[in-house]
Amino acid sequence: MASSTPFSVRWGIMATGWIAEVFTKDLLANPAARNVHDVRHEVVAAASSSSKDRAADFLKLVKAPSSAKAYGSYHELVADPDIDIIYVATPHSHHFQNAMLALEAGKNVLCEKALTVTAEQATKLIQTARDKNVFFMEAVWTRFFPLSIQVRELIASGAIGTVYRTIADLSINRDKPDGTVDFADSHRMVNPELAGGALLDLGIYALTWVFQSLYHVQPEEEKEAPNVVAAVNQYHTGADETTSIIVQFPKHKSHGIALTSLRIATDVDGLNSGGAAIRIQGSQGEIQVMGPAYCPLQYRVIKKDGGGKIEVVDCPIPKDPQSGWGQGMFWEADECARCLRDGRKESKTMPWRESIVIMEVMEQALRQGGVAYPELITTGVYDAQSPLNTGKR
Ligand SMILES: NC(=O)C1=CN([C@@H]2O[C@H](COP(=O)(O)OP(=O)(O)OC[C@H]3O[C@@H](n4cnc5c(N)ncnc54)[C@H](OP(=O)(O)O)[C@@H]3O)[C@@H](O)[C@H]2O)C=CC1
Ligand SMILES: O=C1OC[C@@H](O)[C@H](O)[C@H]1O
Repeated sequence: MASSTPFSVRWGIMATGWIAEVFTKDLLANPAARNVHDVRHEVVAAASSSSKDRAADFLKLVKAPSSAKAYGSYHELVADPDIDIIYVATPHSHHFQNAMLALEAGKNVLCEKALTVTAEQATKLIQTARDKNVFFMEAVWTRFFPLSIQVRELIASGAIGTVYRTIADLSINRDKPDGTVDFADSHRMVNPELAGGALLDLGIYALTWVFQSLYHVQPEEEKEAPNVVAAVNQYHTGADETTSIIVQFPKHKSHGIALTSLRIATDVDGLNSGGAAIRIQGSQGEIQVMGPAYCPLQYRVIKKDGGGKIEVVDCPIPKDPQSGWGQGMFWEADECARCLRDGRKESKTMPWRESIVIMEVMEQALRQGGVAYPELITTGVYDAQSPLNTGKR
């Protein structure tokens, strides 16, 4: 008989920035509000590389229980025996060293996207998770939305025939009249020292839709790494500001077009007047997903012989009725909890191999565009004492 007590997971939060706050508040949202009753989440600790006070302020801000511990270093966090899983919420530049720190300490890890800066780093993290027999996943939250699940199921069921092409865009307009973009050169969005650039931050979601529709849905033995052609415009910092990628899956005769920019927006007026952010085109129909690509709330199905009928499906994000909070990051957290409960080290929805292949595509695209990141953040050599782990900048 199934247990009625939800499986509980104790989270430790590494870093105290924007997404750490959003994700942690989602962890603390009542699972019943999203009709989840089999798992629950506890926030038991947070660490800041800046100071213990900052970690304590963060825990207050997110309204974590008063028992949650504040740490002034990532090293202390990963050594805490009362934590089941670490959420890595540092800039992408830091993910390899930070996730490795946690994995080496024997912790399960959920690591923010982009998983790493290079495919080699991603491969090494996954090998370490395997060796340590712990759970590891890239936090591509969008994949766990009920909307994404429905779209993948529709494709797999053949509802739009054979999918031959997906066009996906995630672009934001930060263009300024003086020719710059509206991020300081030191900001992680454009700073090469923090692995800045449109592709690793935003374009990864466009690729996520390309991969969900053209790769993930294929039987395991049919999955193939694509050929990659990219065009990249570099910002004056050296990071990419506009990147367009065509991936070709030769066996399936399919193409994916992934677009990203910091200069022009997918949704020009914020009202979806420009149409769908994602178009999944099959021989018998098309699925259109309304953006933004990271957090879509509606999709449309148009059949070739549908007589002009458009099926519109809304998939809103449920809010916790008490706090009014809910951003949709809780679904990926629920996946982690279920994997831990069931002893699974890898998520079927965000498999290890797929994270590596997507990193390979992004690395090839950036190489074609001449984007190069510093050795400190591209090295595949783990160093527990790296400034990326100690915060000594
Ligand atoms: N899934 C999603 O929707 C989103 C995902 N992200 C991903 O999350 C990651 C973090 O992004 P975001 O929260 O916006 O970033 P922030 O700059 O807001 O926060 C990053 C945190 O990392 C820590 N950190 C450690 N070293 C550095 C450093 N040298 N420079 C800056 N921060 C450092 C800091 O915490 P401390 O000082 O406490 O250690 C800082 O607060 C990125 O990889 C990004 O791609 C971001 C936004 C949305
Ligand atoms: O993952 C993300 O999704 C939302 C964007 O605003 C953010 O820059 C990016 O990191």
